[in-house]
Amino acid sequence: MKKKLIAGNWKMNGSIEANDRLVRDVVGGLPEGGCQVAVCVPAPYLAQVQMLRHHSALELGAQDVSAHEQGAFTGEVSALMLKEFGVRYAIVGHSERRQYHGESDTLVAEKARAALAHGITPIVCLGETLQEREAGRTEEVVKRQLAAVIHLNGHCISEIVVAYEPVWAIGTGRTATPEQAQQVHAVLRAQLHAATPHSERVHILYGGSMNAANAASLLAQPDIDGGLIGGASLKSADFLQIISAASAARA
Ligand SMILES: O=C(CO)COP(=O)(O)O
Repeated sequence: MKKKLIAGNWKMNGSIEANDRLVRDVVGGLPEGGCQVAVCVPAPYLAQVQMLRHHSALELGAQDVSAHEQGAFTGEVSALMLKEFGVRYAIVGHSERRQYHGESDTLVAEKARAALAHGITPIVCLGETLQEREAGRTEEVVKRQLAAVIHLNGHCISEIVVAYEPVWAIGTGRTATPEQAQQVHAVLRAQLHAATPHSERVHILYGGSMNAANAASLLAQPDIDGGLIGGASLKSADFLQIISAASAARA
């Protein structure tokens, strides 16, 4: 049975000084034999966090990756470059990138493919807006977003991580109930199951105001294999409590 995965998404937060404290505290507090843990940090801090995590179970992640290999793509960071810093995961298709940078389902799938090509596990984010939920379109939206990645990545689809992040729950303090989240996770699991015999291998994370108080009940759901944590990953005590809940929960 696979262990749960807790990934922190620092977003555009941090400083050399704050990172040092945060990562040392997290590494120092990781439970022996606990769940899988990663932090997805801003690109300029990859080298720093790579050093700080050295010899620990904490994995390193990036928050985005270019769909291109190399060349004239100003501002982009390639999977090969990330790999040089020991990056294991790359978030792709976060709703903030879909919303503020106009990223399409196709581009997200291409980014996932670029990551996979270099042995980096893409954490593919998807989720509906409040308007879409209220219109009863949640299932249709998340299925379309996942289908784009399945379609492009075919046989290696069991190598991805999926993160269901309802847009209305991100940074709002308004979490999906465990039942609401489980319902969508089950839909995603069924879709993966139809695409690969190894769908059980895929971690499906929940993200959106997950915190120390609500983590255990979300993680108790059968198809919630971990969490993608924004705000609460910036406070070591909160992040460690979530890690401890995930380590105690059955995968
Ligand atoms: O967007 C998220 C993680 O990628 C969730 O952010 P919050 O945990 O701050 O709601």
